[in-house]
Amino acid sequence: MSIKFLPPLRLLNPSPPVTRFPLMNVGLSINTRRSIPIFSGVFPFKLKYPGFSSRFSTRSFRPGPTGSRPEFTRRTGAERERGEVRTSKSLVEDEAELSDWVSDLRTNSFRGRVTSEDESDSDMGRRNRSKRGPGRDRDSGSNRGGGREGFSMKRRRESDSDEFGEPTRRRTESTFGPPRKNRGTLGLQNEKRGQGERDLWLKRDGKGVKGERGFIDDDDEVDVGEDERKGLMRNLGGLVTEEESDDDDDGDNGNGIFEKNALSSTGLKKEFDMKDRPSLSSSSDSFMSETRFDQCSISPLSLKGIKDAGYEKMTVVQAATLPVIVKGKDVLAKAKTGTGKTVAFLLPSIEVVVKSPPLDRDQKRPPIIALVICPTRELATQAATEANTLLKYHPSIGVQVVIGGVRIASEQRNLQANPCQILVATPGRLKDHIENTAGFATRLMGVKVLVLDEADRLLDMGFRKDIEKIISAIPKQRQTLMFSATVPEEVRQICHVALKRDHEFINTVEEGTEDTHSKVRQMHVIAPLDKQFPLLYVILKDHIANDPDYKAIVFCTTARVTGLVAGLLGELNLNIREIHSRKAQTYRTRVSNEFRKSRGLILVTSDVSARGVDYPDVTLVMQVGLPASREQYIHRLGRTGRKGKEGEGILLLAPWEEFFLSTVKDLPLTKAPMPSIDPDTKKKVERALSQLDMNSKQAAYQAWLGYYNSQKKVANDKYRLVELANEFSRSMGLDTPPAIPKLVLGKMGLRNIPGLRTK
Ligand SMILES: Nc1ncnc2c1ncn2[C@@H]1O[C@H](COP(=O)(O)OP(=O)(O)OP(=O)(O)O)[C@@H](O)[C@H]1O
Repeated sequence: MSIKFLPPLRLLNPSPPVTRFPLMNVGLSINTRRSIPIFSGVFPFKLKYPGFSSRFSTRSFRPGPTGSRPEFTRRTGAERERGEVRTSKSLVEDEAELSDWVSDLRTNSFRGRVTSEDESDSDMGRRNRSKRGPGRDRDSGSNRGGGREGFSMKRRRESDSDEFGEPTRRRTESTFGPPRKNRGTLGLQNEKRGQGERDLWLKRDGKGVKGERGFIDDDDEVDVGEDERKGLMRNLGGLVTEEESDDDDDGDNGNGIFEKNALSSTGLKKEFDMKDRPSLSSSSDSFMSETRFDQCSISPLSLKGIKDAGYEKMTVVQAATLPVIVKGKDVLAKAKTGTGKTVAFLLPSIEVVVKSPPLDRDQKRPPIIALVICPTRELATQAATEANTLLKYHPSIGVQVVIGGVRIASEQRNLQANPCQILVATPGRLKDHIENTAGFATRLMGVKVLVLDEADRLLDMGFRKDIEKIISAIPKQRQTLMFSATVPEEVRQICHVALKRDHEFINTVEEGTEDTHSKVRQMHVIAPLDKQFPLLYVILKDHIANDPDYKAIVFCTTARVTGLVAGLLGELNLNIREIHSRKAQTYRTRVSNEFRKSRGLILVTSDVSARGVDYPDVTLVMQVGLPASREQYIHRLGRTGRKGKEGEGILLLAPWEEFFLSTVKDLPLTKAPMPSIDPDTKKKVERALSQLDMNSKQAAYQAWLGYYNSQKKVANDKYRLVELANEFSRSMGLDTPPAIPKLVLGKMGLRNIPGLRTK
């Protein structure tokens, strides 16, 4: 189907118009007629829901009306509203572990550098090893091998920043796989969404800018003995150390660059020139297009690499963006999770490098031509690995990664010894190199393409300052590509920080449809805190019972809470792994690789795994507690249902967290019947809780308090907040809540609140 567009339309309304045009129809071909219960034993009355037994319909794609001429529409009120209700994510994440951090600060009393223990082999590791069933033996082995053995772990803290220094950004995630048997039970959502899911709409936008403040993260450092680019990829696990701070490299605040580069928006948009854009048409998978890579102007060697990678046709987002990008346009692209955004930005970036003049032999420090920035270490590593795959037949093009957790001196040596034209980086570490690595700033002056992966995350407060700094260090004359599965209104307003005014906003999510996948069934369970641990166990057990090939992720609110939940599930003999920022990077990398390849495994994690990580065939994503934001909910959920597959998502909230549902009310998140908890299960969970190390409970309590203290709607009433925290304490089996250092309480603004114990 060819796509045509109306000529540019000038609107006087300051709200940017949106060009809306059906680009392709993607015919779903889901043939299941099965009516499969989702939580068979857990939610016994699920069959009462008629939608559970409905089936997907297969509809072929039809061209849009009147030759698919686009209509200009304005943003819906809901869209605008969404931006307004969005939580300040980075603040939330940073404060999530505030108490941990302050605790460290107290212990290490304002030293510039703090040495910390790696938890991977400390309390949690020991606890996990202490009591395991057959499944846990695997974990045990993993834990034994993990941690920081052989590494000195240093955690750098900038004690000279503000009082809170650089609050550690923490995220928690968990992964659980839905029972295979239960897959295909999503008829309700699919039927409800109907044709909309299959249509593709592109929107363009341009907006003004406003500056914001940010935080700075710190990096841990460890020695690295790897020079080779590919060796670096292979050996990342051996390069890095534990980090207190997240894989995120943070940014400070700054006013400068954002304001300086700000362009006021007039609301005028540049039109797409779609003449040469390949048409998209129906496909068996909603995320695939009918366009082959060789229909686009891609170099033969890249095409060979693509073929070897097993890619034949483009995904929808690739087909929508590639023709625009190869023409040199700046692009802000929104596409659902797991739909191939990485290749969408890597491939055209590689093509820019291919077209650049070959390196001068005398050039000691060849320029970096493509700069890719990712918010987490895992994501940066993953993107670099994908780049290497695509570069298989381009031996002269090099890729390197610079990320927190790796000793900077090693990276400096690698950069010197192995000149690369493509650099993948996390923001904080990249900023470090700009400031401290000889000749690096000069090399950055060669940047022709800048990619911001997970753009909304990189432009939020946590990274803003670093991104400002980076943008000021690369040429203004460049192409910029920004990709994410979520593009909230604030990001559209500030995207000119990086993008040219005439950039194109390509939205592959049809207006009026959800940002999540129709094949991922989403449910929420509302239960008081004292029921949540048993419920979590019951739901997971049921999931496992229904699918021996399960692969699940459990997301928790903070790193410390993640550690606690992982410990509990380990005590209950579930086959778990854990990833969060309290774990050494070596351990994180190893567990991540293992989980990628495994089945029959549960990953308990913080938000370090929320975005971008491509674990195939995850069957269930469970989110325990309040997600930091609507966007975070969507990204976490996006770990399942990748590449058009089915999946399950369950959000477990306490009654007082139910307000979150209003921020996702446009998503097909339905209420699940309350699973029943039999007395034996209750006792079993209580027993398991009693086995957990007191330190991990104390740490979880403090972190829990810190996290919810950063959630406006919960923290408004400090008295209530403390009551809830103590409820959480009781749910861990601690009737008397752990004492918290006065300093920590002071930092949290919780001094003298009744119910808190101090030490
Ligand atoms: N053209 C293609 N054909 C088939 N598979 C593809 C194609 N392009 C990418 N993939 C695969 O799709 C999967 C998801 O890709 P990717 O991780 O880039 O998704 P994403 O959109 O960036 O997701 P997220 O929003 O979670 O970051 C990967 O396993 C990737 O190898």
